[in-house]
Amino acid sequence: MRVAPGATAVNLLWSVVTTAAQTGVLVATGRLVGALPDAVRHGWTARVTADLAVLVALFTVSQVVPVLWEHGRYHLKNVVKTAVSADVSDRMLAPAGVAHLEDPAVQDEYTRAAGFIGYTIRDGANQAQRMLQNRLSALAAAALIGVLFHWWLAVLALAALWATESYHARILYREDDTWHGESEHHRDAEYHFGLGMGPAAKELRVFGLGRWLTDRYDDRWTTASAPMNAVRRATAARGALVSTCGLAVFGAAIWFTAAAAADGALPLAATTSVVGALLRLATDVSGYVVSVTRRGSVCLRALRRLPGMIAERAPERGGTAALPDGAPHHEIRFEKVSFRYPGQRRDILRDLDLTIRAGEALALVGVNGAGKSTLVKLLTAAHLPTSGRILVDGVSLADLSPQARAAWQRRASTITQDFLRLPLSAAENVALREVGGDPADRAALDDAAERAGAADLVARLPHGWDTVLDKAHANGTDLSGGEWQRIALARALHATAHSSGVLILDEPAAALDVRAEAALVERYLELTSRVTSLIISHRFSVVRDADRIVVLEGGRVTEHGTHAQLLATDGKYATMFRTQADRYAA
Ligand SMILES: Nc1ncnc2c1ncn2[C@@H]1O[C@H](COP(=O)(O)OP(=O)(O)OP(=O)(O)O)[C@@H](O)[C@H]1O
Repeated sequence: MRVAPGATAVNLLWSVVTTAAQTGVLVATGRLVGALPDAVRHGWTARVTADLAVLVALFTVSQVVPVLWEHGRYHLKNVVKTAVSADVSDRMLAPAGVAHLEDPAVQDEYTRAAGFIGYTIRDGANQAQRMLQNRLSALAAAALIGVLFHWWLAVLALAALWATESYHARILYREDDTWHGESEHHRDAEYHFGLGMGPAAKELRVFGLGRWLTDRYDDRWTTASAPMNAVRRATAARGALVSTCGLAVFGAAIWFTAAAAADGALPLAATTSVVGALLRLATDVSGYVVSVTRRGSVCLRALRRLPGMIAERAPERGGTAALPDGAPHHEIRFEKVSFRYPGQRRDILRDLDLTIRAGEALALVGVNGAGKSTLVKLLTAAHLPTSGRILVDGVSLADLSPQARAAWQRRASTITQDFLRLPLSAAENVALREVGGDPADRAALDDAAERAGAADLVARLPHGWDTVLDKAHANGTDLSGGEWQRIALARALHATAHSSGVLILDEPAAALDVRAEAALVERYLELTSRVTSLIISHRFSVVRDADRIVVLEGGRVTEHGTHAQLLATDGKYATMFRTQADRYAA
C-alpha cells in the first residue's frame, strides 16, 4: 500500500528542520551562556545581541515547525485511515462467496488489520515519523557531545538511551502481544457496545436491557484486559528500576561534565550545550513511540496476510466459464446438490434436484430451518455446492470466472429476509447507483414504487424521493418494518426492470399488513411476468398463485406442482396449507 508520497516527503523535511533547529538551540544556548561573563564584566556586548538573536530565531523555528509538522502528520493520518479502510473493505468484499465472512479466524485477522483501540496502521505511521525524528535528534545531540567534549561519552549516552528504550519497548511488546491475542473478546465487547448504540438500541431500551448490556460490555472488556493488566503488574517494578538505572547513567554523565567544567577542562559554552544534549537524550527513554510504531506494523502485516488467509480458508473455486448474455434463456437446474456450511457436521441440502424454467414463477415452501435461504445463497453463488452442480443454461456456477460469477450475482435481484436499509434517500434506496441504477430517473422510480405498492408511501414522505430514510440524519425520517419492505420490493423490481433477469424474494410479505399482502398477491403474477422468479414465503396466500410450488423437506424437494395439484396429492403441502387456512377460518 503506497499512500501520499508527497505529503510524507514534506513531513520528513519538517522533521529534519525540527531536529536541526533543536540542535541549533543547544549550540546557541551554549554560545549565549559563554558570552555572558564578558557582558557581566564589560556591559552588554554586540556578541550577546547576536547570540541572543540567533537563539530566539532558532527557538522560534524549533517551536513553529513542529506545529506545521503536527498538521502534516494529522493530514497523513487521515489519508492513511481512509486508504486502510478502503483496502480492508476491498479485501473482504473481493471474493464473490461469503464463507470467509463467517469464519472467526478471518474475522480476527480483519479486526487486527482494520485496527482497534491503540492498534492502528494510522497511529503506527504517525509514530513512525516521530520515531524517525527522535532518532535524528538523538544522533545530533550525541554528535554535539562528541564534537564538544568526548566521543566515548556520546557513545555511552546513546547506549544508555538504547538499552533503556529497548527494555521498555520489550515490556510494551509483551503487553501489546497479550492485548492483541484477545481480539475475540475485544470484538465481543465492541459488538455489545455497538448493539446498544445501533439498530437494536430502541428494542434494548424497551426491554430495559441497558444495564445488562453495559454489564456485559464491562465483563467482556475486563476479560480482554485482564491478561495485559497481569503482564503490566509483573513488569511495572522492573521497568521503574531500569528507568532509574538509565537516568543514573545520564546523571553521572552530567556530573562528569560539570566536574570537567569546574576543572577548567571544558569551557562554559560547551558545558551548557553538552548538558543540554545529555538532558535531551535522557528525556526520551519510554519506548512508547517504538511500541506504537510496532503496533502499526503488526496491523500492516495482518492487512497483508488477509487476502492469503481468505484464499486459504475460503478458497474461491471457479474456472473461466461465462454465461450467455441475459441468461437464463432455458433453465436453472440443481443436479444432485448437497451443501454443508464450512465447519459444520450436517448437510443442509442433500442430493437436491430442482429445475427452474426460464420465465417461470416458482415458489418454495418448507418449515423453519428446512434450508430455503441456504438454497437462495447457492442460487446466487454466494456459496458453491459441496457436491453436485447448479447449471444455468448448462453452465455450472462453480465453473464461472470471478467476473462472470459477480455478473450473475448482479443479474439475480435478491431481497433477503434481512434486506438492506441504507441511510440514504428513498430514491437511492430503490435505484442503487453502484449497480447501474439512476436515482434521477423519477419515471423508473415511480414505476417500481407503483408495482411494489410503495407509491403512496413515497408520496407521504416529507421530501418525496429525496427524503433520507434515517432518523439520525437532519430532516431524515424512519420507516416501519412493512414500509421498509415495500421499499426493498421496489428496489428488486427496479433492478428487474433494468439489468436483472432473476427475481428472488425471501419472505417479501413478512412485515406487510393484510391489505399490502393482498395487493402483493394480486400483483404477483404481473410482477414476475418478465423474469425468472423464486419466491419463499410461509404465507400460503403469497405462494399459491405461483406457476409451480416446491416443498423442501429433509434437504430435498419432496413435492412439486401447482397449488391445486399439491392439494390433490394431499401431502405435506396440503397439510401445511390446511393448518394455516383452518386457523384463519377459525
Ligand atoms: N452461516 C451458517 N452457518 C452454519 N449453519 C447455518 C448458517 N446459516 C444457516 N445455517 C443452518 O442451516 C439450516 C437452514 O437454514 P436456512 O436459513 O436455510 O433455513 P430456512 O428454511 O430459510 O429457515 P426459515 O424458514 O426459518 O427462514 C438451519 O439449521 C441453520 O441453523
